[in-house]
Amino acid sequence: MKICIYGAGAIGGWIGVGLAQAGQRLNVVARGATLDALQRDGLSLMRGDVRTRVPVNAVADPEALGVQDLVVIAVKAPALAGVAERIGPLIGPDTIVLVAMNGVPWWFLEGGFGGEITGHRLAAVDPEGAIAKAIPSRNVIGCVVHASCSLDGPGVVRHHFGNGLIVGEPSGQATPRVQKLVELLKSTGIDTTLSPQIQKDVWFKLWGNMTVNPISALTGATTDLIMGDDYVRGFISAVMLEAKEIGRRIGIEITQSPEDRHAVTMKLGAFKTSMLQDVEAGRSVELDALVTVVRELGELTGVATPFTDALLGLARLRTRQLGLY
Ligand SMILES: NC(=O)C1=CN([C@@H]2O[C@H](COP(=O)(O)OP(=O)(O)OC[C@H]3O[C@@H](n4cnc5c(N)ncnc54)[C@H](OP(=O)(O)O)[C@@H]3O)[C@@H](O)[C@H]2O)C=CC1
Ligand SMILES: CC(C)(CO)C(=O)C(=O)O
Repeated sequence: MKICIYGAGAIGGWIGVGLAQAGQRLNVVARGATLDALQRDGLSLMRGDVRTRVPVNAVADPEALGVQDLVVIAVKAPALAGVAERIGPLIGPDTIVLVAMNGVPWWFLEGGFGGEITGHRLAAVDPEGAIAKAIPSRNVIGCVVHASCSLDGPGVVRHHFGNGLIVGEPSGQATPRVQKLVELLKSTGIDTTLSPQIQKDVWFKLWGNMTVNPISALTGATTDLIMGDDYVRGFISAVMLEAKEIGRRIGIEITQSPEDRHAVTMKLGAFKTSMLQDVEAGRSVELDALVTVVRELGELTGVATPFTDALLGLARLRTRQLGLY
């Protein structure tokens, strides 16, 4: 199989090492220090002090690889437009593009999903439609990542906790290709589940991080402190209830209450969200994929979102001030 990781950071590297260990030859599109490190040292995964190192064929230019059977995209959302500009040579009619990213993706309303707004292009995540054009939705298989990884350095991934992937066709169908993909991912040792409607899993994960992440970026606080403040926790619940109603209107029933979900987030303890880590490292934030898009879906479905708007306004002001949005 021809497999390419586009975005060999924490998550792309974690999946990539698994695939290589399962016997797959791995292509990687990378740049800068990551490209240099991968060409020199291969790709490494650290679990505690144990290092697993695999060789990879790392290139700067997708043209050098040609059409792949599987492309795993695992970049931060603000980098996706740049990937879309260059990914063309990797994608043929039968290429599977597995999108291992947080937030609402550009293909969210594809595959007949979304009720009355099915097929609508989400301007918050694909303003000009360039991503959908470059990565046709028929090639896409959606993915939710339930794992925590970071980078010790370029090409060196550290796995912290969690070992799960949920994957599914935007249409929800258990096609032969998605079943084959599940088997491939299982062969890497990652607990992989086939979802009957991956958009529901995407939304459910988002329900947890669309609030805590921007609030952590605003305040610099860890999740325990955020959840420990009654007023902040109440505000988070109010935003979540707006998202819950939007979900209901596009066919996603969330049976949990915000408090049920807070109990899960509290278990993380003094955790720095990925957005707080991005702010501290001076990286662009995934605000549009996590929050702006929810506001857009609110408008499209006729749900008023005053609390989401307040969150978005404050978070974008702060991150603009920092030059990260
Ligand atoms: N890390 C985690 O624990 C989790 C992350 N996620 C989600 O997974 C996604 C990926 O996150 P994560 O792996 O943490 O991000 P990282 O920043 O660790 O990795 C992204 C990688 O993509 C590379 N990249 C970006 N743009 C390009 C480009 N144009 N060409 C080549 N390489 C490129 C970056 O390279 P460079 O350094 O050169 O910019 C970097 O190596 C995000 O949506 C995140 O929210 C979800 C669950 C958990
Ligand atoms: C905070 C957490 C773990 C869940 O809300 C998360 O998804 C993130 O850090 O991006």
